[in-house]
Amino acid sequence: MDELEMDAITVTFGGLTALDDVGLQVGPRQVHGVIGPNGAGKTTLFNVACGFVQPDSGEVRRRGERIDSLRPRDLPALGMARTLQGLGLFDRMSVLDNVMVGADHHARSGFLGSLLALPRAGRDERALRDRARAVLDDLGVAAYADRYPPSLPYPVRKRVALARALVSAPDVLLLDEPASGLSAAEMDELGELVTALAATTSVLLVEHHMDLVMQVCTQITVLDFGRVIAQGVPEQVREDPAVLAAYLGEEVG
Ligand SMILES: Nc1ncnc2c1ncn2[C@@H]1O[C@H](COP(=O)(O)OP(=O)(O)OP(=O)(O)O)[C@@H](O)[C@H]1O
Repeated sequence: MDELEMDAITVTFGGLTALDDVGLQVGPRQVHGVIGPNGAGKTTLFNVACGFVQPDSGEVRRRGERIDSLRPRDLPALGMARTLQGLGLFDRMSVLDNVMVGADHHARSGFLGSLLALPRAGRDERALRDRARAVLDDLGVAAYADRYPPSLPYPVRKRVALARALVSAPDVLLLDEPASGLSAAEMDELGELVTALAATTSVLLVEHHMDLVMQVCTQITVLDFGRVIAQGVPEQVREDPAVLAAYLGEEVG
């Protein structure tokens, strides 16, 4: 059964149709890439997947169950997590605390628990702190645990944002333009990281950089003017005349 499924999704903004009858499936341990030229509807599709945008019609399903009226706050309970282009890290919290915030419900029980001075909450808090450190370590940024985000280079901040998404051990990870602002070498590292993550997690990857998408995705959906113009494995999509035409004149990063 698919981890995440979007079926016949249509989204309009005023008179503009941003998505028109778009469907895709993210199977277990698949990395499903969504690409397309500027304005194709990628961000809108991502926003539907994480509950920022409610579709006008169509269905979103998680392991076969409808989750149409999804809101971002519902993601942790559904075993889903996301990273955003803007990173959304808290400047006045340490890297470690930023990551702990990602384990939403644990973090809250820890916070409430510490107000009530419950011993169990103390243990949970310690376990969460250990887990946050372990995830930072997995991503190669544990050395920055006590630093504050504004003092860190952008690629490190991006890894911290990813750690925050991973600390809840999601089954589905939604990544919005994870390669933006990275150098070619950093992008290669990101590719290896996403491939490693796919051993345990399904990934929906919205990304402008064709190279990264071709490198890491098992399935690709190509959007143009809000419609699916191609779907398939990287080799199919790469050669598809409709895709080549859509990207003609675009700078493919
Ligand atoms: N909140 C909104 N209100 C009105 N129009 C919107 C809104 N969000 C997106 N659009 C429009 O919907 C269309 C699809 O935009 P979207 O941002 O999803 O495309 P994209 O493929 O992510 O583009 P880019 O690669 O430039 O980020 C565009 O024409 C955009 O102007």
